[in-house]
This record gives sequence, structure tokens and C-alpha cells, in this order.
Amino acid sequence: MTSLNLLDLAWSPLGQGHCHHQFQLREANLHVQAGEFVGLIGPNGSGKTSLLRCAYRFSKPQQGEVQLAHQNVWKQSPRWCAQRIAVVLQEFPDAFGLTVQEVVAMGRTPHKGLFDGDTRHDRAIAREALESVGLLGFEEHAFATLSGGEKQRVILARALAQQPQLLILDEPTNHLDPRYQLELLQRVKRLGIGTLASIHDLNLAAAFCDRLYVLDHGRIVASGTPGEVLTVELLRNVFGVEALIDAHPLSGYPRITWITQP
Ligand SMILES: Nc1ncnc2c1ncn2[C@@H]1O[C@H](COP(=O)(O)OP(=O)(O)OP(=O)(O)O)[C@@H](O)[C@H]1O
Repeated sequence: MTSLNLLDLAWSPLGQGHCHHQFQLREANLHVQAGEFVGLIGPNGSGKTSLLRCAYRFSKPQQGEVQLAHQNVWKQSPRWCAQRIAVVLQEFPDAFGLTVQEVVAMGRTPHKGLFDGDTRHDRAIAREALESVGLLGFEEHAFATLSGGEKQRVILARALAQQPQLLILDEPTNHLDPRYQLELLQRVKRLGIGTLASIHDLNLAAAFCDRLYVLDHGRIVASGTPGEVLTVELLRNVFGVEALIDAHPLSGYPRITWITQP
């Protein structure tokens, strides 16, 4: 029901009226089933952020279709999408002096009328969201004074307060130390919401994602389980790096060891 489908998507920042080779994204087909954690990997500039922007109805594709629950998102209102899709981006919005509580409460906006205040129900959801990212007690802190990692967790709490059917994360572990990288991904996975996340750390992607899509120069060049996708050849051809790949001794998922030059 909540699945996301990108069907033959093509997108260019130049808009309409350009040649086929100018598309930054081409022939992109991608699916996220309800409850599935799907990772998007690829080198810098390969088109991950561009694809996510199409998926959350920010960039309008010139070709193809973005469907959520089998509805074309561009035939639905922005509010319809905001009630169903929550987004956690790399950059934090300027919170204009808002407290943590106020930032998280913004997650309830798509579910309320223009002049509605926060109900007890809204406050309970916001509290639960803050609790789930381990930030109970931070409600009155000014968002601007938090560390990068704390801000990231507040933004995730705001996304959870939105009670979305689909979560889109652009490099969610960017600002986090190893403990919080693991905690955040575990938390997201446990939510059981359909999730599409761009992830640079391929070992984290291997550990947490049910399936991966690999972007290279705007095209999806591989997809499948981490075990199917993360091969020595793919890392060489797409990322231009050499690596050893074996099975993680505890969990069995692919473990990548980079081969570095002295
Ligand atoms: N609005 C835009 N105008 C012009 N070029 C753009 C625009 N958005 C993206 N691009 C270009 O599209 C290409 C893909 O960018 P994108 O940010 O999607 O890559 P990415 O895979 O997310 O990269 P990174 O891993 O570095 O974050 C880049 O060459 C980028 O410069």
C-alpha cells in the first residue's frame, strides 16, 4: 500500500527542452515496498540527492512518474505528500531561534488546519518522537545551540512526529559519531516504515539495508541485496577503488575492507 515507485524517471536541472544526454538522471526505476529499508549508493555527483528530490516531490521529473501508494505524486497536493512522506536532509534548516520542542512539533503541521494549535495528541506524538531519538529533556534547548549530531536526531524526531508512510533520508549519518550512526540506523530500521536513504558508508549500507540501488552518472547500474550488489568488480567499476569483501563474522552481511596505497 505505501510503496514508492519511480518509473523510468529522467530529470535535468535545465528543465524542459534539452537533449537526452543532458539528463542528470536517466531511466531510473526504483521501488520501495512498505516496511523495506532501501539504500541508495554511488559516488559523489552520481545523482543520489537529485533522485531523492524527485522522490519527495521537490524536483519534477521531465520524464517518467513518481508514485506513492500507486498515486502519481505530481497529481496530488504538496500537503497530501507531506502527510505521507517525511524527509531528513543533510543540511539543517535555519530554525530561527526555535526550541527543540518547536522544531519537532513542526512535524505535525501537515496533519493540522491552518489555525489549529497543538492538541494533547500532537504533544504526545512529539514527545514520543523525541524519546525515540534519545532526546527527552532537550525540549527547551535552542535548536541552534545543539551539536551537529543532536540536530540530526531532532530533525529525525520531527520526521517521526509527521507519522509518515515513507521516510527519505539524505546521508542521515553524516554528522554522527559511530555510536549514533549505528543507533540512528537501528532506530530507523526498527520503525518498520518504508525507507529510502542515501548512504556513503558502504559497510553501514550493507549492515542495515534490505536492498541497495547503485547510481553512477545518473543511471541505476545495479540493484539487489547487499550481498548481490557489493562486489569487488562493482566497487572497482563504479567507485574506482579496490577492496576485499568477505562475510561479517557475526552477522554474515558483506564486509568491505578498503585496500589503500601506503
Ligand atoms: N539544481 C541543480 N543545478 C545544476 N546542477 C545540478 C543541480 N542539482 C544537481 N546538479 C548536478 O547533478 C549532479 C548530481 O548531483 P547530486 O547532488 O544529485 O549528486 P550526489 O550523488 O547526491 O552527490 P554527493 O554524493 O556528492 O552528495 C551533479 O553534477 C550536480 O552538480
